[in-house]
Amino acid sequence: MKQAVISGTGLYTPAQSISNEELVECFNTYVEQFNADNAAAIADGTVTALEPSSVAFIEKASGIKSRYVMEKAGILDPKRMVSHIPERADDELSLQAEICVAAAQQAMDRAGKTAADIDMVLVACSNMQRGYPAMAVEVQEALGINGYGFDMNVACSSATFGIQQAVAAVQSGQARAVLVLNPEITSGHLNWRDRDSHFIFGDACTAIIVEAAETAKGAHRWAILDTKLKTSFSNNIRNNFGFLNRFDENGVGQPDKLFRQQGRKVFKDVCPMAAEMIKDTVANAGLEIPQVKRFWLHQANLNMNLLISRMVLGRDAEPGEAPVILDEYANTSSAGSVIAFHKHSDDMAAGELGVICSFGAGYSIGCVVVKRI
Ligand SMILES: CC(=O)SCCNC(=O)CCNC(=O)[C@H](O)C(C)(C)COP(=O)(O)OP(=O)(O)OC[C@H]1O[C@@H](n2cnc3c(N)ncnc32)[C@H](O)[C@@H]1OP(=O)(O)O
Repeated sequence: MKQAVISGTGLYTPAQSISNEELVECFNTYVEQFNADNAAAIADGTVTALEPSSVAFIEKASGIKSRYVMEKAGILDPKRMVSHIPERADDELSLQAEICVAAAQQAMDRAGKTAADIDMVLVACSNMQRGYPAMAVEVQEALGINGYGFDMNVACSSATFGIQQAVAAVQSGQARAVLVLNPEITSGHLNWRDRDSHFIFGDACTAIIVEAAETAKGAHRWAILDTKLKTSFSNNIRNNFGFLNRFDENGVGQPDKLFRQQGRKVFKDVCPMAAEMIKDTVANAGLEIPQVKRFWLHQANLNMNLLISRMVLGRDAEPGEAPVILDEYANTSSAGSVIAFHKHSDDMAAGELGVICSFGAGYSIGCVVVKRI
């Protein structure tokens, strides 16, 4: 069987960022206004007063200090609290395809590839901009790639599941090289008026080139030693947005059409599942945990990552052993573990081992064991 390798990664980071301070100031202005507007109903008990958010809580509970977004002015307007980005005409490149192209170009440069070398484009992320045509086919056209493309969604695990599909396509000879893209415009599904979650997400797009070892060149090559995927149904992270929403007018615009979660339950369920998956995948690859130099974990919450590292290693991770990017980027869904890999892997030497691990809604968990070439 052909050896599949990651030969390049790319990252698109939006130009605009929101600090916790800016976010909380807007949220608390909204809360004050809501409570003032509803003072009588709050006094007679028919409406519940909203509570303010806090910078200290956000940083302590999540480790997040800021997040990048496609457009911040709309989010920080207490009367609007959602980005304002005008729709584009059908003959213009769509927003999600645009950020795919930016990340893809960097990954292709790093891998020394042109459009003519790629046979398959996979857009794998939590939220697609539209139903069809597939985002991947639009990106394929924009980059001038022959072959085929399709979209897939496994929420926060979309990138690792996408890597596995790319490995299968390369190993079976379906594609010489695959471009996997994770355009996460999470600011679109986040309820910026929900105190429990308004701080969680940020926007970014990652790109990964997977190809056969014999064609891979360049300075960023990683042999993919093993992959392991797992799903187990849970309602604890859920979003009911979809094309059937219009069947019931009562549900349109309700908060369940945006991201919502039972954060405590997610924390408790997912940490042991992710730790077991990492241990199983490393064992399947014929390796032992002490041989693994680095863990590029999904970036949802700092406390989750500290606990997962401890469960895997049997001790606290050393600085740099499980790199953190969520302080700056927040949770970028499927892009998070790939951003950590992209930014914190070039210093590793040939032969050194690492694990990319994602976890999220579904529940879904994906592990990829890699060795620097
Ligand atoms: C895997 C994925 O990518 S899914 C998306 C992300 N999911 C996750 O990160 C899941 C993991 N869960 C978590 O990390 C945590 O549950 C968090 C960060 C979401 C929340 O942290 P928790 O410590 O669990 O907060 P919890 O919701 O229990 O609230 C604790 C207290 O803070 C208060 N609180 C909640 N939000 C805020 C806020 N924004 N500001 C101030 N206080 C707040 C609550 O009211 C509660 O007060 P109480 O103790 O008086 O009742």
